[in-house]
Amino acid sequence: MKIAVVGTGYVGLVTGTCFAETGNQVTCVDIDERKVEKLRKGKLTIYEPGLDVIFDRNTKEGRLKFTTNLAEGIKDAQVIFLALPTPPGEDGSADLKYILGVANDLGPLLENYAVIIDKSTVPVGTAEKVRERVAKNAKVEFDVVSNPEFLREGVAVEDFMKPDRVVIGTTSEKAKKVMEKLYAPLVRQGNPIIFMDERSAEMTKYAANAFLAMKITFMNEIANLCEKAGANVDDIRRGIGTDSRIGKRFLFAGIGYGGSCFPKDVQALEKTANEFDYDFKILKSVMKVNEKQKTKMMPHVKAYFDGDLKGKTIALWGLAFKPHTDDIREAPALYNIKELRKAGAKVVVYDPEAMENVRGVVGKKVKYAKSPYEAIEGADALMIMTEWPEFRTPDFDKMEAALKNKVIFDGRNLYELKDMRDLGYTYFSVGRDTVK
Ligand SMILES: NC(=O)C1=CN([C@@H]2O[C@H](COP(=O)(O)OP(=O)(O)OC[C@H]3O[C@@H](n4cnc5c(N)ncnc54)[C@H](O)[C@@H]3O)[C@@H](O)[C@H]2O)C=CC1
Ligand SMILES: O=C(O)[C@H]1O[C@H](OP(=O)(O)OP(=O)(O)OC[C@H]2O[C@@H](n3ccc(=O)[nH]c3=O)[C@H](O)[C@@H]2O)[C@H](O)[C@@H](O)[C@@H]1O
Repeated sequence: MKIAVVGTGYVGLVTGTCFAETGNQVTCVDIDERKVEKLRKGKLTIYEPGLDVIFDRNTKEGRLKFTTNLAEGIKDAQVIFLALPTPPGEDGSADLKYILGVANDLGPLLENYAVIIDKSTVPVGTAEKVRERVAKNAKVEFDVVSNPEFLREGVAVEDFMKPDRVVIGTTSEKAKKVMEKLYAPLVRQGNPIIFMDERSAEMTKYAANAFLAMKITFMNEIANLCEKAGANVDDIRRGIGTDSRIGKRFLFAGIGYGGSCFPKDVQALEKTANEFDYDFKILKSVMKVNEKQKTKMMPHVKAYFDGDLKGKTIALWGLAFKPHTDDIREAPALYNIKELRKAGAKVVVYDPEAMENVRGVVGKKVKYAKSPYEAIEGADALMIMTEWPEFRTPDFDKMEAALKNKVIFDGRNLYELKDMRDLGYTYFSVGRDTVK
């Protein structure tokens, strides 16, 4: 099948590369000339495990191409994915200017029947708006389908190639057949394609993200209560996760959810509720709790140093909003850097993949270390912000030699409490210990 993907970011590049891998002819379109230039030279623009191998194969074998020209990109395409940004607008609702802008341009460029697919996360009713915009100038028949994406960064290729389910919103039989053919290689193991109307598919995406954000937030509140009540959130996670109605995943307490999607999508769903005159109270609480959770270690840090962080050096392990990605959008680490600097502390940071992105945002306000041990050399304390595997089993002898004080503020519960006590550390984690 000939496919065009408009927007070549995290979702567009993974979508394009994976569909090239399943034998399609894919052209990715992006307005960012530098991005397209780099991709054309065979260099990836994002860090995503496993993407490099299939990207290399499909560009070399000519199934995956890149352009900045929309007309060239969509020529003869049977399906056109819109994988464009939907950032929060001024009031927090999803800004559709990128999607509707491209929809305006598409009409006159269509030469044959095509299925236009909203891959971006868009509010209920967007497929209808896209249809109207395209229809204004289109001379040929077309369909607009909602096909939200559920991949996670860091495991995007695996999630895309083996999705738990594929959700497709359409009432057109013709579009349904095209979509079934396109996704057939990804649902061979019996994982379903779930068909529904466009509005339900759009809402499904927000419901999934909001539910997961709520699940994490619930555990963070349980963890906060555990600290007061003398219970251990790890035991509670195991105790409830084994109930198949609850499930084991997304129950890890920590310093809040970040990333480009949960924060903006919870907010956007709440705004959609407002539009329909519905007061979505749970979502409001989720946002409020998560905001506070991100810097929940700060009071402990301040208390440990008797309220005075001036001149203290605090090392941060982990900057990305989660492991296996270089993405720092809404990363809890950024909020902690800000708070630490406000309190007068010097900050040294280390992350295996996200250092360049942080340099772009924070610049010279922090020091960048080349290794986790360089970051803690002479530091007064260590804070852990992201659960990268390499932080899980550190060389504790090296750690002890480097740190000025044996104190760790662990926002991701990486170590066993007993081990840390045996090693003589003052060890703060989330929800596992009574905290006064
Ligand atoms: N990042 C993720 O893990 C996931 C994101 N989503 C959703 O997918 C959508 C895209 O997200 P990302 O890929 O993360 O965004 P991104 O910001 O990484 O990529 C968007 C790309 O679109 C390009 N673009 C902007 N205007 C354009 C135009 N007029 N023509 C062509 N290209 C244009 C940008 O240059 C950029 O490369 C959003 O709605 C997001 O909520 C859904 C599931 C997962
Ligand atoms: O719409 C999106 O963009 C995507 O958003 C999330 O994916 P992603 O943001 O890449 O990452 P997650 O693995 O979901 O983690 C999000 C945040 O939750 C935090 N988290 C996750 C799980 C957990 O148990 N506890 C917890 O604090 C992570 O540290 C991270 O900050 C969803 O999981 C994807 O299904 C969805 O497609």
